[in-house]
Amino acid sequence: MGRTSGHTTSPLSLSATPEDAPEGQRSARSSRSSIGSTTRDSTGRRSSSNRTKVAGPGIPLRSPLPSSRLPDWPLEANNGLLNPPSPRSRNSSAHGSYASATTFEDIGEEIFIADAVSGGIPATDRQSAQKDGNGNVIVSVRVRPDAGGNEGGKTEVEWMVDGRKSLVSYRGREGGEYIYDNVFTAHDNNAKVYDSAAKRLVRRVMEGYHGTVFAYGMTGTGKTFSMQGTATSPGVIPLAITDIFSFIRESPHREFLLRVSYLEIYNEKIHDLLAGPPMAGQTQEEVKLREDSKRGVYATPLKEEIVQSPTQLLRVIARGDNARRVSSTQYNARSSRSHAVVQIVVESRDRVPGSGTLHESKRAALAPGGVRVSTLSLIDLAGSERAAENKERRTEGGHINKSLLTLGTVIARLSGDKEKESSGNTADKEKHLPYRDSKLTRLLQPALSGNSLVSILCTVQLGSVGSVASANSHTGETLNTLKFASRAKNNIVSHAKKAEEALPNGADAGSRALLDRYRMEIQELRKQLENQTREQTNARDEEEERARELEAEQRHEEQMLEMQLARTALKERIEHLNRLILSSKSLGVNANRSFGYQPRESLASNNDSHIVSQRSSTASRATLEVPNLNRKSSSSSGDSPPSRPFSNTLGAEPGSEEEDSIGEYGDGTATQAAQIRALQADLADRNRYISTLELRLRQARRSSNSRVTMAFHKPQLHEEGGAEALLKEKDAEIAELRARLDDKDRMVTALRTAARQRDIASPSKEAPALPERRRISAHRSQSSGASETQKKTMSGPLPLLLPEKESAGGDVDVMTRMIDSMMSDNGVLLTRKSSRRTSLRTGSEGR
Ligand SMILES: Nc1ncnc2c1ncn2[C@@H]1O[C@H](COP(=O)(O)OP(=O)(O)OP(=O)(O)O)[C@@H](O)[C@H]1O
Repeated sequence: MGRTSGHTTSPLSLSATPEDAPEGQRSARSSRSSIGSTTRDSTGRRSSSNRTKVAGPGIPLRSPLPSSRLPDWPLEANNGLLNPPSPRSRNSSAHGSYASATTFEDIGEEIFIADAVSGGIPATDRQSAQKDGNGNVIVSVRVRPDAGGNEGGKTEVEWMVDGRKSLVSYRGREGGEYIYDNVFTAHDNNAKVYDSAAKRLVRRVMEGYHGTVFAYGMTGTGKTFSMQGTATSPGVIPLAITDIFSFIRESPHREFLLRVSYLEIYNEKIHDLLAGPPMAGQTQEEVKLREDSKRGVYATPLKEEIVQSPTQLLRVIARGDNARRVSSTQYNARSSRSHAVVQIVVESRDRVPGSGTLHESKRAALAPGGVRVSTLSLIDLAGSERAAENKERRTEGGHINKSLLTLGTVIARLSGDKEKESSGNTADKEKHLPYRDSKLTRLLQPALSGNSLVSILCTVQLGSVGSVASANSHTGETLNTLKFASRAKNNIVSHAKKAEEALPNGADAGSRALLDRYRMEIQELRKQLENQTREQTNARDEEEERARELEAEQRHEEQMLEMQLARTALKERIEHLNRLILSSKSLGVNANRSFGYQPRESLASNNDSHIVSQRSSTASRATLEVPNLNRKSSSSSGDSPPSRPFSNTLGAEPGSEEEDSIGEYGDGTATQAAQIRALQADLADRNRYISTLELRLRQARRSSNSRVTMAFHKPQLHEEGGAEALLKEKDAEIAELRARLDDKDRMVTALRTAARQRDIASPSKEAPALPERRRISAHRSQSSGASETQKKTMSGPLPLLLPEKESAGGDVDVMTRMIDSMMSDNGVLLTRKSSRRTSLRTGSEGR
C-alpha cells in the first residue's frame, strides 16, 4: 500500500522556495505546487529524473495517492477542486477572500501558462484533473521545527522534506517517499498552512458543503499551534473565522446565520466547553451522541451560541479554549489532553429580491428560498504518546491512544469498505467499520463516511540521529503519522454534496434551521405587533373619545354652575335692591310727608321715585326675602295711607315701635332710631349678600381649580380667562360692596351721633344760633369721619338752617339722599353687571 511511483510531480516543484520570498510569489508557488500534485494524481506519471533526485537511487517512492483512487469533487460549481487560493487570499477583507478563490480559477490558466513556460504541465491535463475531482479529501503534512535546532544537520541525511513536491522521504530502515497534497516545511507559517489546506474547504462550507479539518499527530508536534496559532501567527481556526465573515460580506444575495458549539472528548466523555462550570450543587449534564437521518451524528445537549462578528466568534472559542483540559507532559509543557471540536453551523438562504430594511413588509409577503445548513468542524486531536509515568497521564494517554487507534482502524478499513460500497453491500460496511468504538470516530463518522469535505493536517517532528526527537523515538511516531496520513488520503472517499435546502414556511416542522425558525418567529411577532398596535390605537381613540365626553360634560356642568351662580347673584341682587327700594320708599314717603325742608326739584324727584318704587316694590313683593323689619314694612307699604306712611313702613309694633311710628315729634315723621334700625337691617342684608357672594366665589374658585386639574390634555385658555374674569368681577363687586358698607357704617355712626346730639340738645328746646348750629353741624360731620359723599351733601344747603325739628328731619333727608344716590349707583351697577352677565352667558352658550 502506498508504495507507488506512479504520480507525476510538476517540474516546477523541484526548485527550492526561498522562504523569504514575497508573499505573493510564495503563494503563487504554493498554488503551482498544488496544481502539481493534482496533475500528478490525474496523470499518474512522474519524471524519472525527479524521482531519482528526490528519493535517491534504490529508495522506493511512497505515495498516498494511487491513480486508481480519485474521489469525486462536486462539479456543479465552476471550480470543483479544493485548490489553494491566490496570493491575495491572505487579505482578510471579504473581497480578498471571495475573489481569491474565483480569481484563482480565473487566472489559473495564466499561472499555468507561466508554469508551462518553465516546463509545466499542459492545460488539458490540468482540466482533466479537475474533472476527475480529486480534492474532496486533502491530506497535508507539516513538519515542526526541531526543538533542538538541529535542522540542517543529520536530519537532512535521514529525512528529506520537499515542500515544492509535497514530499517527505526517509532513508532509514523503513525508508520510503511519501507524497501528499501539501507538505509544509518547518519554515512555513500558519497562514500558508491555512491557505493551502483549509481555505478552499471553508469557502465550500459557506456554499453549503459540510467540511471537516482535523489535526493529527504525536504530542508536541504542533497540532494546537496549527489550529489555534498565536497572536502573531493565527492558525486555521481564526483564519477560517475571518474568511467566513469575509464571504458573508461578499455575498449580498444571501443571508446567513452562524452558530457555534465547542466540545471536548476527554477520557471518552464529551464535555461542553461553552456551558460554563455547573452551578453549586449541580452536576453538568452528560453530553451524548445521537444520530438522526437529517443531522447525522450530533452531540446533545450542547450549547450553541449565535455569533454575529468575527470578534464574537473568536471570543466564544477562546472561552472554550480556556475550559479545555491541558497538562504538562514529557513532550509538551502544555499538552492538550482531549480532542477538541469546534463546530460552526452555517445557515444560509437566498435573499428575496427587492428585500431590505425598507421593504420589510414586502419581504414578509414573499416566500423566501429554503435554508441551507452546512457545518464546519475544526478538530484539534489530542496527541498520541507513549505510556507516561504519571498514572493520570497514563489513563489519559490510554484513552487518547485508544480513540486514535480506532480512528486509524476505521480509516484503514475504509479501503475495504470502498470495494464493498461498489458491490452495494452496505450492511457489511456498517458492521466492519468500528465507528462506535470511540466517541471520536463516532463524531467523525459523517466526515469519514464521505458526506463531508475533509482536510487532514498531520504534524510531525523529524528527529535526526542524535537529536532530542530521535532520542525520544520520534522517528517511529513520525513514520506512524505519515502512514496514517497516507491511509487517510488513499482510503477516505468523499462524495460530499451541497446540503439540501430546507423547505421554507415551516413545511419541515422539525427543521433545525434557525434562520427559518427565526423568520417564522419574526413573522409571528410582527403580526402580533400589528394587532397590538391596532388594539392600542383603538383603545387610545376610545380613551380620547371618553376624555372628550368627560370634558364636555364637565364644561357643561361648569357652565351650568356659572349660570346658576350668575342667576343666584342676580336674584339676590334684585331682592336686595328691592329691599333697598322698600326702605327707600318708606324713607322717601316720610321725607315727602314730613321733611319740611326739601328743595323743589328734590321733592319732585322724590315723588317720582316713590311712584316707581312703589310700583317696583309691589311687583317684587312675591320674591322678597327681607328681614323682619323690612318684610313688615313692605307688607303694609302698599295699603298705607299717605298721611301716615311711616307707621306702616316701620311696622305696627307696640311700645317703642309705636312711638317711633308716630314719630318723635308726634307728626308721623320717622324717628332717627327707626331709620337707624332700617339702615341696620339694610346693613345686615348687605352682609348676608356679601357672605353669599363670598360663598359663591369660593365655589367658583374650587370648580375652576378642579377644572384646571382635570384639563390635562390642553389648557382651555379662553375658559380659564372667563373664569378669572368672573372671579375678578366678583372680587371687584365685593370690594365695592365693602366700600359701600363702610360708607353705611360711617353713615350709621353719623346718624347715631346726630341722634345723640339731638337727645342732648332737645331738653333745652333751645336752638342754637345759626352760626353756632352751623358750626356744631360741621363739627359733627367732621368728627364722625363722614364719607366724601356725606361731606358733599352736608356742605350744600343744609337743614342746619331749619329749626330743631326740621334739623332732625334734615339729617334724615341727607341720609335719604345718600341712599337714593347709592340706589341709583346700585341701579347702574346692577344694569352694568346684568348686562355683563348676559354677555357672559351668551358667550358660554355660544361655546
Ligand atoms: N511550526 C511551529 N513553529 C514554531 N513552534 C511550534 C510549531 N509547532 C509547534 N510549535 C511549538 O511547539 C510546542 C508544542 O506545540 P503544540 O502544543 O501545538 O503541540 P500539540 O501537537 O498540540 O501537542 P499536544 O498533542 O500535546 O497538545 C508549542 O510550544 C508550540 O509553540
